[in-house]
Amino acid sequence: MSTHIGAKPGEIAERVLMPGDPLRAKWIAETYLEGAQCYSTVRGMLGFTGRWNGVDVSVQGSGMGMPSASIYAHELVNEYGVKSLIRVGSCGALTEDLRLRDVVAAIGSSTDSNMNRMRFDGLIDYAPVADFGLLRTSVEVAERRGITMRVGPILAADAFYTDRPDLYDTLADYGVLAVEMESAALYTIAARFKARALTILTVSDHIRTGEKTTSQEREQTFSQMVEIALDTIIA
Ligand SMILES: O=P(O)(O)O[C@H]1O[C@H](CO)[C@@H](O)[C@H]1O
Ligand SMILES: O=c1cc[nH]c(=O)[nH]1
Repeated sequence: MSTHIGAKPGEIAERVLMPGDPLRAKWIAETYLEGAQCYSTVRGMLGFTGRWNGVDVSVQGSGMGMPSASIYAHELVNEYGVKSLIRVGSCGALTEDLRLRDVVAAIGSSTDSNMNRMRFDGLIDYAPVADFGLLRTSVEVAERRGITMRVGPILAADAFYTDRPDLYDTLADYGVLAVEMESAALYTIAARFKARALTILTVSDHIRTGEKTTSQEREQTFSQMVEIALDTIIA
């Protein structure tokens, strides 16, 4: 066991899907993975291992925000030998052209988090980016499955409820597609510890139109991003 994950050595696969919501992890495991077994219930942050097309894959909830996701990414890579991580999350669309339920792959992740400023002594504005191989594969998988997936930059924000919506307007002017709360930390930790990471998101809220999905839909219906992520992680 690590501090925050209750798995025994060998119970977590080298390939992990990482939703923020632990109940999305349960839904993914029960819906897609053959022979799924729950390996951790610590703090209710559920983790499962099963098989997708005969290949071992785990699904681990990461919680909301970069401090929480950092703990799970760090322990998965450093204590369980995880090599590939694909976050499967929800996001708010910042640009007009996105629609509710569109799928977005994050090529890079700007952030308002202070975590990397501390890491680099405030001297470098580090650019957290996706693993190119995973990103390329995900694009090929989406095309093969006939799913339209937007690829572009996103924002990883510390706050879900912002006092600075004007910054969203500015970021949209710079082509930033969507906002979520974990990817900059995930990409940074993967780079630091030589793992591969990618974030694939589904638009659950539209910042421009105010449209939103329900919590049940966020938990159990974002199947296109999950299918792209599963095919990508075993490729
Ligand atoms: O749906 P998940 O994966 O949790 O992702 C998004 O949803 C949460 C906020 O509602 C944040 O964690 C954000 O990044
Ligand atoms: O971080 C997030 C996730 C979903 N929707 C948002 O508006 N923000």
